Amino acid sequence: MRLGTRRSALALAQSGHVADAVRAATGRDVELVEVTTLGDVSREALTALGGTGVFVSALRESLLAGEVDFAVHSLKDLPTAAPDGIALAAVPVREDPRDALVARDGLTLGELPAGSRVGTGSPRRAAQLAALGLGLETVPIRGNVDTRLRLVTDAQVDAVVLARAGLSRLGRLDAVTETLDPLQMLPAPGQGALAVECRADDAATAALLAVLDDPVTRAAVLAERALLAALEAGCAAPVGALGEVAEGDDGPEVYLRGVVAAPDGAAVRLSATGSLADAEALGRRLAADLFEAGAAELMPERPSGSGADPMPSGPIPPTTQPGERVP
Ligand SMILES: NCc1[nH]cc(CCC(=O)O)c1CC(=O)O
Repeated sequence: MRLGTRRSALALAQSGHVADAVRAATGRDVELVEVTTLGDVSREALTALGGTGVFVSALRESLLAGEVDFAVHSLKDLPTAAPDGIALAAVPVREDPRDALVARDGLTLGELPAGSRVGTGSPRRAAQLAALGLGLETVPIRGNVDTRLRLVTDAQVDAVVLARAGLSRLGRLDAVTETLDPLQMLPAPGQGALAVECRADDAATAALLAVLDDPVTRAAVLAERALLAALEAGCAAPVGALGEVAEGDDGPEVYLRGVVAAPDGAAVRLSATGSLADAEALGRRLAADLFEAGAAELMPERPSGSGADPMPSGPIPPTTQPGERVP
């Protein structure tokens, strides 16, 4: 079986992990096929093409063209719109979904003095940091995980916030100085989870990959992404969400938390509980509750129908496209 992958360190780690799992579960041979896009070749090309969404489309095109049989993505990077001709064959067991702080001198968020510079390219992380009221300054940054870690080592910033899962997959958990509690920082919808995709008409591959699927993770991320999709329709503010499955009175249920936050730190946080089978309805219900609580008003300056770019202005030009996920 041919597994299409990007050649970034994180993509190779994720694809390698899934390839091992497929070999172990099916006894089949799995060959990694590196799909190179212009975005991998140069930062200028990536910017011109419109950001990291190009990686997802390049892998999907390779799938549809029959060049590879399946592909692995970070689930949080996938647009919420369902792609034509592509099936979500498996959502494997999720890594720790939380965000992590990597700060100078081993500091935690609470120990960083007011005025400290925290690097993040994510409006969701910047807005939730502002909501904590600690007087931290956020600095827009971009680049891969190693580049971001180096900004702290080189003292360009006092800290960065990254997905714990990415650091774990790259063997860099040693750099983490604090794992952020979802009470303070809700992760991106789908963070820490992988999406394994194949062609929708390739039932044989889908059947083999189905062994990797974890129904509990799938229900949690379906709820998170339904929440995101419903909010995107009416609100350009950054969204955090975390679904967790726990035993309720009538069996397992999804406990879903959501936040919509504005750059100035104004935020609405709510939670709801529902059954695993109705995970998407739960996400939509929580989105409606968040709207009811004023989520849309957190970004009143959004020009209608423009797919406003939520990236804060800063020294590095924004490249976010409508519908592209920003961690
Ligand atoms: N947007 C980049 C991206 N996409 C997936 C991960 C990490 C792995 C994951 O969240 O599943 C990261 C890096 C980060 O947010 O720190």
